[in-house]
Amino acid sequence: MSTTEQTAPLLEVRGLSIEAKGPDGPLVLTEGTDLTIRPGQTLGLVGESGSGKSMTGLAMLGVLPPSVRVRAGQVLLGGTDLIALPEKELRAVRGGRIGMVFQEPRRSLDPSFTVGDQVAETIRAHREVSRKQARNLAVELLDRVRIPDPGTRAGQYPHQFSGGMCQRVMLAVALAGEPEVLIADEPTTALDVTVQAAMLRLIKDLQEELNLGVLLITHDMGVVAEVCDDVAVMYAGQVAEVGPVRDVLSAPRHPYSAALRDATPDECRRGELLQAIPGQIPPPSAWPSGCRFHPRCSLAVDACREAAPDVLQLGRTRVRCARATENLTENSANNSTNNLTENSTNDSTENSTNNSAKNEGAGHGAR
Ligand SMILES: Nc1ncnc2c1ncn2[C@@H]1O[C@H](COP(=O)(O)OP(=O)(O)OP(=O)(O)O)[C@@H](O)[C@H]1O
Repeated sequence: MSTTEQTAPLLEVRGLSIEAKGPDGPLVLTEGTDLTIRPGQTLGLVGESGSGKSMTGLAMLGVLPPSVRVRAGQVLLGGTDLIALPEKELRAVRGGRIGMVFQEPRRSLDPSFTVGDQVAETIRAHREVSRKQARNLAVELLDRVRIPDPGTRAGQYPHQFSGGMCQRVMLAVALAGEPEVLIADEPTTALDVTVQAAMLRLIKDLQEELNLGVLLITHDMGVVAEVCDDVAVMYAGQVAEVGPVRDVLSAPRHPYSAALRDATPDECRRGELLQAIPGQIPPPSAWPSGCRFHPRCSLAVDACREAAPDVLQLGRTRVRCARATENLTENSANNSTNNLTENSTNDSTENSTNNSAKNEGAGHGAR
């Protein structure tokens, strides 16, 4: 259950826009992203490939590719804007207050050092401990990420580990600096289906044990449903909808959130046909005018084609859709992109917050 109202934010992304060098000038990759990560909470950042999820995560860590840069916005960690921080100080934050796990663990591990040395080295980079203490702590961490026989395994090399075990080692490296926040970008995508669930469970357990704030980047709404408290749904460089997972999945306000949900296998809807989302996500060079989702949305009306929708605050959810107050029905599993009820009674009092939500520079990813 989301307890987002009770805890102060650990990390806030405010109005983050990212651009790449293009042949005809800067190309905007993401625009106006607002996210909030709280202690003991997992925020999922979900969307199709190319929606801008990874760029957002990399920008938060200050590790964007050379041709890409932050155009505007802030990434606030305990009041410090990481975007404005000199590289030397940012390096201490990376692997220190913020741990990271990426999709390809083998690429992140050095094949020529034992896994114990690699975890111990990260510990020593961020904590005042002796070599021996670091080595003992490394074994403890390998145990914490449930690597069997950690004392022996610490002396082995990455090639002696399976993909799932390598990802556990990466998690140990990520935890070595005693982070407050963990950013995990598709941490299970490269793993066999059988080990994915165990990895997700481990991240969830560690998050609870250590009271970590977690940003989990994934294209899989099933993963979001499994482990996240809140979710930000990203489409074509913008957050389309953000709010508690339970609310977004049971009553999505944005047709794209509904479409993603209905394209995802779900135990509760066994036997129902999955709905593929028609069309494709446009590249940043071809974003349409108006709502970026309108060419794929069967609910689109002229207003959606003509003007970019405002961000509306509806209950605990923020949504970028002109028709959001026309509630999506809860049982729209196979009809999400063409099934809105006209019942807006629940939202009538909340609509008055529309303008303030839109103008509120500091978005709250989860309430
Ligand atoms: N180095 C780069 N230079 C320019 N554009 C890039 C670069 N890397 C990625 N992009 C573009 O930025 C957009 C967002 O990419 P990003 O990788 O953040 O998407 P994503 O949602 O994480 O997708 P995926 O799950 O496939 O990684 C895409 O259109 C992508 O083509």
